Amino acid sequence: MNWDDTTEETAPERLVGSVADREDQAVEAALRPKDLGEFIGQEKVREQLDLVLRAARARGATADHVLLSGAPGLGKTTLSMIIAAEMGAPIRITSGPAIQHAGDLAAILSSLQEGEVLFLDEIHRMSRPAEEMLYMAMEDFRVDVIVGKGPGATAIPLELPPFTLVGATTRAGLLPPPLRDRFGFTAHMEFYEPAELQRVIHRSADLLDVEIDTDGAAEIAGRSRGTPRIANRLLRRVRDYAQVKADGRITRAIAEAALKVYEVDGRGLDRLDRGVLEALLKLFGGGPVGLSTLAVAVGEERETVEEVAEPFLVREGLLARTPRGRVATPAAWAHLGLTPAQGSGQQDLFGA
Ligand SMILES: Nc1ncnc2c1ncn2[C@@H]1O[C@H](COP(=O)(O)OP(=O)(O)OP(=O)(O)O)[C@@H](O)[C@H]1O
Repeated sequence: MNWDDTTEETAPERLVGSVADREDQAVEAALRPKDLGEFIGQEKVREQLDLVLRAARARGATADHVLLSGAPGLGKTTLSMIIAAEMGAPIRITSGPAIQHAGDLAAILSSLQEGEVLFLDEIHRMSRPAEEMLYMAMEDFRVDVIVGKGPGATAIPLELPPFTLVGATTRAGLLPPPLRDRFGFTAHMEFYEPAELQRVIHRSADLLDVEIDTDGAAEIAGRSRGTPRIANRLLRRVRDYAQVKADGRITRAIAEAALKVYEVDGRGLDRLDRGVLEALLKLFGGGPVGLSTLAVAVGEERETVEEVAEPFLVREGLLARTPRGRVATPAAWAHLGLTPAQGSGQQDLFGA
């Protein structure tokens, strides 16, 4: 699975969108694991990070800079907070788009305390001058503040206390190599397995005081697109349904009925995803068809189909992007319960 294909930017009202909406932001603080022991899944990352942090603690040193890459909602912010907590250090949170001028970064860096963790989300979206300032800050704990303009400009060196930068990005490939190389530890976060999401759901249900059985949690986990943020969001919607329509307890039947109302199917596809697949199968015999034609057929913008619907369909093995256009896979026909028409070209493509 190549997560770098996932350029999913999601409208907040989309129940299966991976970007945080307002309600997520309000409840996520309560659901965040507080230490590495509570953090579910990502075994390799956890094991490696545990070593890095323990070693730094044993030396009485500030932890090395850490780069976390992976799709939205997989736990990068959570991990940065855990790093600070495990180091007994305060944390400052900011993001690449918020730092447009080198001066913005200088102001933040010069106010850090010794050992503080600076979490820089979307680090790939920082401005170039700020990025260059960061190189020196990361390596030498020093920045040059430029005073004045033109030939009279002078660089005033400013010493910084040692700090740990935790950079997060959805696109590690977009980071310039000099920046990437300055991180002592780089971790790539994978999508979660359903069994791991099931544990996330049970943990969140406990914290939210919701009763849920194993099958109910499994049903929600299977529809959460490998993403804890989506699992927590679906859990909240299913809880609403369970409260209004039943006795508040979440079972498989309740989860199924609730997610039917919200039009999230057994595999986590929503109305938009299914609309794209249905058009591809029913109108174009499974393709190949050009992106623009497909977008017109579903009545959506080209970008919406390409950036919002397709990444997950590709990741799920339901749709392929080929040089000749978009093509449905045999799994797409099976998922929608349809059969490819004889001579549709699908048999040639997949040998069906
Ligand atoms: N491993 C995990 N175990 C339990 N809960 C998790 C885990 N990872 C993430 N979560 C939950 O998922 C939610 C989203 O996590 P988080 O905000 O850390 O994601 P993110 O990768 O930083 O997303 P973004 O890139 O959009 O900022 C949080 O509420 C958190 O509690």
